[in-house]
Amino acid sequence: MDYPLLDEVTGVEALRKLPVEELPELARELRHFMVRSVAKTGGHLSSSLGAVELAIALHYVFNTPYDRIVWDVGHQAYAHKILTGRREGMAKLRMLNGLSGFPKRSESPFDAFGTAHSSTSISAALGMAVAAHLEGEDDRWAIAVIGDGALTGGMAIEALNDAGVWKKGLRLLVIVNDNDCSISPPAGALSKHLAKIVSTRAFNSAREMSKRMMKPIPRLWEVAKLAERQTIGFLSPQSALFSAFDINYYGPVDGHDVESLVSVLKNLREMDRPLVLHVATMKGKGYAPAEADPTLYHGVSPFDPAKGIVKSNAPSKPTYTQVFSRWICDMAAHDKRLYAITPAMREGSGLVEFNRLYPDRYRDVAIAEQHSVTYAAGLACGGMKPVLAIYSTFLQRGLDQLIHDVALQNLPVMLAIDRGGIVGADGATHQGVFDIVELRSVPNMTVMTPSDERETRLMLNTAYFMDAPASVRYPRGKGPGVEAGTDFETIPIGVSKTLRKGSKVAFLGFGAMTGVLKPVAEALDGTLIDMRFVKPIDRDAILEAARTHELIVTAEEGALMGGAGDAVMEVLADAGVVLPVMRFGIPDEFIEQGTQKEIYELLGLTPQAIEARVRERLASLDSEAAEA
Ligand SMILES: Cc1ncc(C[n+]2csc(CCOP(=O)(O)OP(=O)(O)O)c2C)c(N)n1
Ligand SMILES: CC(=O)[C@@H](O)[C@H](O)COP(=O)(O)O
Ligand SMILES: [Mg+2]
Repeated sequence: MDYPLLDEVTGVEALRKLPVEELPELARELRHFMVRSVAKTGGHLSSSLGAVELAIALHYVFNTPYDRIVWDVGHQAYAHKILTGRREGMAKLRMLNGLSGFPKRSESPFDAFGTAHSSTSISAALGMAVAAHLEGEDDRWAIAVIGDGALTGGMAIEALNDAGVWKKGLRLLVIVNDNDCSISPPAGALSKHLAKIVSTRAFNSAREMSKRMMKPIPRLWEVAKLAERQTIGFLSPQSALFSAFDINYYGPVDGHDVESLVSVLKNLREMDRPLVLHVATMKGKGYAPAEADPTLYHGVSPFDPAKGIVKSNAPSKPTYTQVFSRWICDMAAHDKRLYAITPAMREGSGLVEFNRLYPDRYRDVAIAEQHSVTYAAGLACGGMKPVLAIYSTFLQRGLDQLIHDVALQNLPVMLAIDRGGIVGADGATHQGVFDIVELRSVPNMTVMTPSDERETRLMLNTAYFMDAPASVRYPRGKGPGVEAGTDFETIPIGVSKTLRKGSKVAFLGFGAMTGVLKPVAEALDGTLIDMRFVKPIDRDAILEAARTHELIVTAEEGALMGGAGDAVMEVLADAGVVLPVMRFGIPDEFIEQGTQKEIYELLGLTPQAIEARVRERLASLDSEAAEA
């Protein structure tokens, strides 16, 4: 397909020159381009498809980048990227040195705020609006575009609470992009509140308009589509939620009627106080397979757009997530007290089957990591055995809750931490590199890092049967292919496992890095220890290794500073042992996107790179010894 209008729109100035009647056709071209482009690169497709008209209308009406748009999460911002001069860059979306999958301040002046973790947009936009006000820029708007899912995050509510105290003079516009969907179907009472507003108001008006509607309660976006084209004059505040914060609410409007959106936004732009505009959209809009299954097309790998995503039935090694998924179903059958929690990541965390089998012992708490941790603590107080399945990067949100609500009270909450280590295309915002550092300093906490699928199963069993806080963290993707087993066997707490005995160098592996160290230990005839536990760390094994070797090498998939290698050095220092130690892990910098393989190569975390550096160190130790 040709893209005559899109070709013309090389930036926002060109966009603003188009007659408003041409915007629907521009949306059609943009959507077509986006599907073909993301089908080649992979990326967050269905959310971006749903926000095409919104991106066009916002850049058409507002004076961006002077007016600032903050896209919550930012996974819906591909149209925004394309319209702001980054169409070419879409060919390397989420790739090494390519365009980020999320808004990024260093990438474009149009990316007003870096995002990717949810529910930050209203706080950031409020800060920008207040700064503009204080700077005397009283014509400058800050706009937060937040999904119905992201609105469930506590930060969003905290920000609304703060925004509501502002009356005249503050140009803050919060657009609730409501597609009645998170990654999974919406969770929690808030989604019902939003759906009720749309269905009550628009359904009534639609019923008055026409008897053509066959379905008693149509889908959200259909309802809004059927409603009259709305201008601000027709809209009246009517959400108890936003009224409670004393913020003017307008809507709902059809988020795919770009001409109406333009008209509504032009009216809102004339105001000068915090406002909420409720926009009904459809996740996956315009690409039939994504409309039918927006969850499947939320984050996609490359696929053929003519066929859609084709699920492969070819047998393959399970991912670590699948090992967890199998384990939690097995354990739930074994123990009725097991209760599984996810903060809005049912699919990614491997809880779809558990949800199907044990709906009464499952909760998606929405995008509420902090609540998820304390909720688990409460369940533990009540005698349940909570298992919180959480991505390493999102656990960052719940750290105080883990310290104050779980560990301090020594409650038996189990954390199944997925996406530990480098995650790949999502980049710096999502790398799971801080959890080991965060958790190992917390008293009462046990921290386990499995080196393969079997170890994962053993550690999940062990964590579950401990009567204390415990965590098992595993990486994104597949392991080496070891059979995980179906048993409930446990391992002794704080005891490592020696995999190979050698001389001179002792390699101490944490998690999947143990597998990376294996060929190095073999090549250098070193000792290889799978440390298994970061905490309690196997002190005896470390001191014995120090006594019998000339060099200790540690490797972990986490931040070096304060990480597992540092834990080894603490043991040596506390025992007064002086011995050379080499630590391999993630340096003190944010690690950008790329495939996992590319990033590990760049970081020198491959067997070849580690072997070369260890050989070098051994040679210099030898020459130091010869000189002495
Ligand atoms: C703190 C945090 N938790 C979880 C996620 C994972 N996540 C990314 S998008 C998303 C759903 C967002 O739903 P919504 O805001 O409604 O946007 P939609 O995808 O429907 O457009 C989730 C849970 C995240 N990015 N940040
Ligand atoms: C935007 C976001 O936070 C999620 O969609 C995330 O990208 C999922 O990551 P996985 O692909 O590792 O499940
Ligand atoms: Mg949504």
